[in-house]
Amino acid sequence: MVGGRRILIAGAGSVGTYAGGCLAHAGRPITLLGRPSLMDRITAGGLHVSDLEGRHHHIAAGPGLRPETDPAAAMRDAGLILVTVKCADTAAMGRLIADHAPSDTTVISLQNGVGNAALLAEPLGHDRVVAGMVPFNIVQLADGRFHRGTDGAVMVAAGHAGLRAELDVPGLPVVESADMDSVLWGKLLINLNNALNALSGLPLAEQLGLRPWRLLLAEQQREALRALAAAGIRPARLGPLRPGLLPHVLRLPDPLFRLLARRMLSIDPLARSSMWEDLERRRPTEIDRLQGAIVALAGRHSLSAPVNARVRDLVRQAEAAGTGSPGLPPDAVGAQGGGA
Ligand SMILES: NC(=O)C1=CN([C@@H]2O[C@H](COP(=O)(O)OP(=O)(O)OC[C@H]3O[C@@H](n4cnc5c(N)ncnc54)[C@H](OP(=O)(O)O)[C@@H]3O)[C@@H](O)[C@H]2O)C=CC1
Ligand SMILES: CC(C)(CO)C(=O)C(=O)O
Repeated sequence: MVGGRRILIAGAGSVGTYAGGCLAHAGRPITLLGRPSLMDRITAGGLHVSDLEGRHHHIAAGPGLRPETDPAAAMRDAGLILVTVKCADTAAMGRLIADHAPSDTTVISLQNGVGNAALLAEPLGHDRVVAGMVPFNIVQLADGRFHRGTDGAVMVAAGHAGLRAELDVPGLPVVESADMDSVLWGKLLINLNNALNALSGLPLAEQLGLRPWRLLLAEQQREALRALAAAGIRPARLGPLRPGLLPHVLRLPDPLFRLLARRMLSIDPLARSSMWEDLERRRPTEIDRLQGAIVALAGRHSLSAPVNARVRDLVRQAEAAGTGSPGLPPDAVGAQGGGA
């Protein structure tokens, strides 16, 4: 489907660089469009990708992996574009693609939050844009590696011939879904933990192992499920549990939860949420597209979502302070929300 043209990673950060590395290792011709600091590093020393299953590959820069910082140069020979910028940059990336990429290039959003595909479709048209979802976590480690710390398969909208096969490579399993809206809402329920993880400053496995944090997540999910039901939205089941059961399992005592969690999901001790990474790098977070979306949806249906609103406000404060993760204890997060 790419017709011999290249796959462009539009916004090479954690997810994009990992995906680009796996695809390049499997022989797909990849262009990375990213910031000069990372692109220079990859040009000089190549790219390391690793995962919790023990894969570790080094891919040298060259014709198979071309780092670029100029959108026009990066996009002119793209046959397929994976958009991996944060939500705040989606609209701007859509305009760059409209200006510089061939007009028949398919564009896939691999971002969290609902509404990115629609934003990209504004300048590009609905026919060219495909919704996608990345279930796993990528962290950039101190040694420069892009490391996948949890498992799961990337999901892309069904009905685009050859797309799944083009992207499905070792380290980056890809499956199709006929209902990406439900998938993205299901993912958003899980992403309500991103902010808690960012506020805690703890690794994901450690934070989720502590019941006071899980109670806050359960309460946010309960508010979200109520708002989704009022709006007639059915979030997809993305793991062994259907969405309605998630808050109940999160409320289990630590020993029981840890036992169940060990059977249901693997989380590398190094994994952290992308929002933690944003706070640490003093970048804007996606809070308004996650907790903010739930508060807005609840409001449209005359419901309240006080714990989501409180978490949103704490993350906004942390963004404004610009001092990284505030390392809050869970009772400081639950204090005014009444969630835990
Ligand atoms: N990280 C993770 O584990 C996961 C992330 N996701 C989702 O995937 C999406 C991407 O997340 P993530 O990879 O963490 O984000 P990152 O911020 O790590 O990566 C995006 C990169 O794109 C760069 N960028 C933005 N605009 C441009 C531009 N015009 N030209 C070149 N580079 C640009 C950003 O630079 P700068 O920062 O300087 O603007 C940044 O380096 C998000 O929606 C996130 O929620 C989903 C699952 C897991
Ligand atoms: C950690 C994970 C995979 C789920 O919360 C994620 O989507 C993120 O960090 O943005």
